[in-house]
Amino acid sequence: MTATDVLGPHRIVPVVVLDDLARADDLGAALVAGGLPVAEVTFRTPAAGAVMGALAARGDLVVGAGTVITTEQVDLAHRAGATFVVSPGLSAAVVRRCQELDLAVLPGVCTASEIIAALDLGLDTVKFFPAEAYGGLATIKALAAAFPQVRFVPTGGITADSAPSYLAHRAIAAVGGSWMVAPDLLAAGRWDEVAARCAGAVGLYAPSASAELQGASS
Ligand SMILES: O=C(O)C(=O)C[C@H](O)[C@H](O)COP(=O)(O)O
Repeated sequence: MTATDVLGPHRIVPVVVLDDLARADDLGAALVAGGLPVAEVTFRTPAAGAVMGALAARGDLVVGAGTVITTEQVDLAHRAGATFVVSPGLSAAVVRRCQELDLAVLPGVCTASEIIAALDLGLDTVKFFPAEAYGGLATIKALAAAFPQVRFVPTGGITADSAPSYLAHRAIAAVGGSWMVAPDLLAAGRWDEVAARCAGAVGLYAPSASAELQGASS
């Protein structure tokens, strides 16, 4: 399974940091309402595995695990029902375990050497992280010239304002970002705002779908 197979038409990946399992279902409902039923749940909180499980159990979301740095986390994500795994860096052990379990995997890269290592592992889609800090689209363009067979999912510092220029480039499969699931929105239970920001995000690559969503919610 490749990352683009798993993501399907969705070209923005909400990156979630949630420490409160009780909020997972409301978050899932808001992502669905906003037309962006995708969540990369980062292993940055003790509740991450349970949050992944709760979101996956809904059955209407594509759920992935983020900040995965060990094979144990891959196994936990798999048991929780995640279908893709994202890592800030490239660990051959993590990639191979994902391949054994048929989980899509997006290892983080930011150099040509790391891209070559990803290609050696049989991958053609990688996360570019941390995107803005490592030169953003200009760096991806330079890397894509040398690796036309590779597609990138830049993440880190991307906003609703900067996402469109990334998404317009042929080498970009999708972008990751947290602006539609900002921790303060989740903590305050501002689910309408999460849904609205998701609909706005969808509008950055599928304007007609976003217009339908906005119409339905008004
Ligand atoms: O830890 C990981 O594996 C990550 O994926 C980190 C994410 O890239 C950032 O959390 C994105 O967050 P923003 O920069 O707020 O959009």
